[in-house]
Amino acid sequence: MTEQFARYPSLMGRVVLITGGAGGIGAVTVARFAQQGARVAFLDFDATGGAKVAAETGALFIPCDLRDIVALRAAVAEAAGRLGDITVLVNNAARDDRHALETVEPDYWDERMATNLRHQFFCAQAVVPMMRRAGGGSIINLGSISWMNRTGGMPAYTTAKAAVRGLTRGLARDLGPDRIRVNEVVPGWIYTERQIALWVTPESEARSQANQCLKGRLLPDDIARMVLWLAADDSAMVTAQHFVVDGGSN
Ligand SMILES: NC(=O)c1ccc[n+]([C@@H]2O[C@H](COP(=O)([O-])OP(=O)(O)OC[C@H]3O[C@@H](n4cnc5c(N)ncnc54)[C@H](O)[C@@H]3O)[C@@H](O)[C@H]2O)c1
Repeated sequence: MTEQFARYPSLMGRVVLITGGAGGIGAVTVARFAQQGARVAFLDFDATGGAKVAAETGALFIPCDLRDIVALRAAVAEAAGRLGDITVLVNNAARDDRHALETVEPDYWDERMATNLRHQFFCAQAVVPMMRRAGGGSIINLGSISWMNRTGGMPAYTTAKAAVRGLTRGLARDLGPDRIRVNEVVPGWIYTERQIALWVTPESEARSQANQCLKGRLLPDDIARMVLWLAADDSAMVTAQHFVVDGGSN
């Protein structure tokens, strides 16, 4: 796999907002946008991880629990106030906690939707007026291969992630006339710190490798590469689509 990254001149100076940028795929995506010369802000409720990523990348970190829509709106406004109108939004934050069917109560169900789905809509709603003013923009929603692969053990998460497809395609229709593009990136099993700590075993790794056409670990950079392309003008006529980055496992 090449260490080289494409250079996207259109990303230079562009204002980019990334949710969940304090760790995992989000942190790597923050770094890669910063390397393109973009002006990057990110939201996260992990203050320690966020401060570290901000120090390493020079990106603006605004602490925020995205389940709180009042706080989310204030954080998006603060990012725009400090960096300018946001024209790229990467809706990345989520949390794939496991839960047994029998144990789920309505409050937990709602909390899962708030963690994994609701903020994607409200972040989009908050940045759309800025994108309209700027004459266009790109919204990139992170989905998941899990529901496509019929993964069990987390039905609220898989439900929320499946809904990202509907959110993406519905918004693409509404926002197309404003030249705002909306696409979904669907990661396969990506070796983030959290995944390695919680779920990687010799057996699970062997299973996922057997499923992949392309062998080798999928890394956060594999997702960041796709996100960069969707943010750049190189994908100017691409909207309402989903892009699976899973080594061919589904
Ligand atoms: N890693 C994988 O294998 C994988 C597979 C499929 C889909 N995805 C998707 O990719 C995206 C990134 O996943 P990841 O593996 O990097 O996750 P991660 O858990 O490593 O990082 C997620 C980040 O989001 C933040 N976050 C979570 N809830 C938040 C909240 N309420 N408010 C603010 N910040 C919050 C966390 O603090 C963390 O920094 C997610 O949308 C996930 O569903 C990941």
